[in-house]
Amino acid sequence: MTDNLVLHTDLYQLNMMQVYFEKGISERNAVFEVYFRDMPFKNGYAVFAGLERVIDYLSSLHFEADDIVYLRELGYPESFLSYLSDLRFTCSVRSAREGDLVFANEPILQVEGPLAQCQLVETAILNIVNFQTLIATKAARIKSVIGSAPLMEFGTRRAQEMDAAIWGTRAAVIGGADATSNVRAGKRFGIPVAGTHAHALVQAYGNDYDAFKAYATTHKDCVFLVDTYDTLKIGVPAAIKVAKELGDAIHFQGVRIDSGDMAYISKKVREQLDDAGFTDAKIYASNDLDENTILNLKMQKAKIDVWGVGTKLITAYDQPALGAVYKIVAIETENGDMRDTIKLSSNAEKVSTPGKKQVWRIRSIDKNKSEGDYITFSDVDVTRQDEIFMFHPTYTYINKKLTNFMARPLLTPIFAKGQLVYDKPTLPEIKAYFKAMLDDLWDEYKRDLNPQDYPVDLAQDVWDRKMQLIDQVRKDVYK
Ligand SMILES: Nc1ncnc2c1ncn2[C@@H]1O[C@H](COP(=O)(O)OP(=O)(O)OP(=O)(O)O)[C@@H](O)[C@H]1O
Ligand SMILES: O=P(O)(O)OC[C@H]1O[C@H](OP(=O)(O)OP(=O)(O)O)[C@H](O)[C@@H]1O
Ligand SMILES: O=C(O)c1cccnc1
Repeated sequence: MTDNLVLHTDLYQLNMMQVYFEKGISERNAVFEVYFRDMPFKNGYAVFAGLERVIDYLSSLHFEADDIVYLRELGYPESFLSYLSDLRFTCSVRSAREGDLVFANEPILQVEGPLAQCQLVETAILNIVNFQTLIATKAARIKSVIGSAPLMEFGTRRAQEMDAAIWGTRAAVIGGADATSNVRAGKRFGIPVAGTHAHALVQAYGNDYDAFKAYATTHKDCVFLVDTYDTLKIGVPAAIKVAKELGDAIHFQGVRIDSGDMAYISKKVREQLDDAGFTDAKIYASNDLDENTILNLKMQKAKIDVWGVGTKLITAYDQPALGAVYKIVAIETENGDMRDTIKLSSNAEKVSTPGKKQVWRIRSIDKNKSEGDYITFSDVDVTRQDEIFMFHPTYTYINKKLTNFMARPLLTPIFAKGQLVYDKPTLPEIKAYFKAMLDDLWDEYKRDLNPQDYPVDLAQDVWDRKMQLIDQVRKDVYK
């Protein structure tokens, strides 16, 4: 039996596809857009991730014979099953690039093509983008307090199963992790792998000295975990003894602490290492760390050089879901024209913005910083405009005219009618790209706590169309 990702969808997508197929509208052109409504972790920006897996998924989208057998068991009719057997992905996709900064209430990925296909892929696209964007953003928050010191990703054992560990690790690297303990992620994505050892090694030998000595006589690079019994009285002295005994035979990189008051202990450990002449030895720390504990430890002047972060990064502990949605924004009518669609809600924030759109990152030429994002219809080219008027979509009196600016389209072509047209960047390129994007952002949007809201504004005609459709739908629906 194959485990084909095409069935990684919700049953209701197949049921809607069947409706479209039987009523003869499955091939009508439609446009769907992905966006999220609230900034994750109340951060000032989110880091887009997941595109690589979305590309893998869409590139191989097809139904295998045993998928069809299963769907037959579920009761779908033969004509629909035969349509599914022949289905090949023919949509166009435009998307933010991995490492792009993205913000609430703007399209970050767009699928255009036959209605039924657009419907089929909703679940997997959201599944991928929601998780990976969340983890990349969490990693960016953690890295922002760590600064240039190394961040090691240690989370696999606590991740929500294997897929989350592997792709979460990759997302964490996009957002700022420098290395991972997950060997499979290292092989698959070329991420640097690194690690120390666990308490089990010390417990197996029954004492720190014998364990460290055993490790040192089998490995060149050594970081000893010193807190199994007593960090300051036993662990660190044993590490120093072994390092002295083995001398140049090993590269004594340092020690790891994993419990207790890490501010106090790290300072004492630093003194012990320095007094023994190991001023280059690094102090690694781990134990339920996140951006808050790390910031706090730094404020206490903890002497920590390398940060190992597991659970709270890989599980996005304080906010387990991004909440991105996938909404239809336009559909072809009987006579071949495109009709913009809207979804109303008693909750103003949940009213969708109609029409196929583009997001323009507006950068001031004078200040060399991003001024905000400006959402237009997709056929508008803002690079040809000399002046734009940006206003807050709810508080419209907050507005500004911009003249001396550069505009960059956020959504870039990935698939054109089913053909991949995008050169996938390497992971180091994505990481570097994210750093460059972050440099363009004012510090006010970058702080971890209570950042300013980055402007995401609608062009006047997009805003007008939204208002007009709200009125029109109200009239049509409640008539
Ligand atoms: N000086 C500090 N300031 C703020 N938080 C700290 C400090 N030292 C440690 N922590 C954090 O406090 C939390 C609890 O640490 P605690 O001392 O309970 O761990 P532990 O019980 O020694 O270790 P474990 O439960 O893993 O065996 C951890 O998240 C740790 O990172
Ligand atoms: O704390 P995290 O951020 O998740 O980092 C990963 C943890 O994994 C290991 O612990 P282990 O599984 O051996 O359990 P422990 O809590 O008893 O150390 C390691 O010692 C870290 O504490
Ligand atoms: O190498 C390490 O120190 C490590 C690896 C996984 C989890 N915790 C620590």
